[in-house]
Amino acid sequence: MADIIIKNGYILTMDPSADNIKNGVVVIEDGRITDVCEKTEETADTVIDAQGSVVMPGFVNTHTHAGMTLFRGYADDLALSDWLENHIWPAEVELTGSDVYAGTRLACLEMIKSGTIAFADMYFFMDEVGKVVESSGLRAALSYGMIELWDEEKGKRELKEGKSFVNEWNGKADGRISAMYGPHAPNTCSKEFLMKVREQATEDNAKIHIHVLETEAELNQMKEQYGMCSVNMLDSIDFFGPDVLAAHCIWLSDGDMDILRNNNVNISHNPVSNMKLASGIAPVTKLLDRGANVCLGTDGCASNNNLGMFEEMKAAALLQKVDTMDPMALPARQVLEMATVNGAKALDINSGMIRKGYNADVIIVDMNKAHLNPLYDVPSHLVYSAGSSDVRTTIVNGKVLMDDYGVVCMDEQKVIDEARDAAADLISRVDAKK
Ligand SMILES: N[C@@H](CCSC[C@H]1O[C@@H](n2cnc3c(=O)[nH]cnc32)[C@H](O)[C@@H]1O)C(=O)O
Ligand SMILES: [Zn+2]
Repeated sequence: MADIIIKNGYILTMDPSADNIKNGVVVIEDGRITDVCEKTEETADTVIDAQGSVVMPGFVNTHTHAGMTLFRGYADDLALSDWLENHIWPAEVELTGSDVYAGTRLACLEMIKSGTIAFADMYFFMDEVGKVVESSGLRAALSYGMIELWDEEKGKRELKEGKSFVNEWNGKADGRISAMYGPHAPNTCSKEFLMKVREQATEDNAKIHIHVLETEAELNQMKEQYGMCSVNMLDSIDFFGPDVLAAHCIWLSDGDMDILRNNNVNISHNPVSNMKLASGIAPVTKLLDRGANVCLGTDGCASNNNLGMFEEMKAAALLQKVDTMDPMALPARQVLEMATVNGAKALDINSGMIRKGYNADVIIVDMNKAHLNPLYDVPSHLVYSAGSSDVRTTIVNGKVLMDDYGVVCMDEQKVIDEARDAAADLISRVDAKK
């Protein structure tokens, strides 16, 4: 007997070797997808009727700072440097482990409700984040964000903290959690520090998550400091590889794109944050044309201001079209790939497709809605019309985290109340210091 059978749904496999199934069945056992077919004789403990819905791989959000939900709407309409240096960083000084716990719980709740099955995070108090991910049932690639600022002592402390997190958490929660090194960016970490991180990551068999060329200011600073841009500098120290997840990658030259592609670097595109902070437009179409693995992230809630991947997909598609003045650029199907298949590849997880043997990381999207009818093309609706609140069911590792809009893995109201209280208390501490 199987654990779960999902029947009567439109199966959007995202599997290049398999067709979608108009009225199909997905069978789940021991955390894996064991069958994808038109009909089955199997029985299961749980049978989910997906009539009128799309059954598809859940989303992979490849760049977040989950705990920043507490800063949702706190400081808007500012440029990145002003926003970080004058608003966010002074407020983050007051953050405690329990704040990050509460903020990350809220983030996980939001992600489960909007169909995200895995996320890549970079923040502080990562033990708290690890605990939340472990109990929530989600998957995550977590990193302690290291900022060195050319201060050798700070660098030592940061690397020590990063390393102890990697050593404790890599592979935990039955493999649902992987731990990465998180050097913040080439303009907040020195070349020497980045070399040490690269060496340590290789030694510990851990991946690396870093911001790269998010702003023109970073590009200018790098040229002044090293006489070359961040990508060339990182390439000169052999930093890149398929184990690197580089967020943003906006200010790239054609040569930089070749370097990222040739080194199989995973690139997290975060269009909403990039537009909100007016950081620029990443050359996603050119990167994809080169065969680079471009995936999709929301960035933190203070620069988005939510963690919804439907909105992110639509923004990605529209932004490339207007940037290239080509309405055929980044079509719906390709954006869906970024949000599922490519994200799973970046985090090195066997998810992102509805395929036999893959992780049972499956969502069900309710299409019986006014804004989703009539239905000609499923990818089109998912990218251009659907929203976070259309996700009915979220399954991760074969466990139902939300079914028929009801979150079963946590007490939704309690999570919201606790985050609201933590935020109010945090901001009153920040204000008291002003
Ligand atoms: N250990 C570090 C913390 C780094 S966590 C990662 C950092 O990235 C910041 N952050 C959030 N969004 C962005 C962004 O879009 N670009 C650059 N940094 C960001 C976030 O506020 C947080 O300070 C320290 O002692 O300061
Ligand atoms: Zn970021």
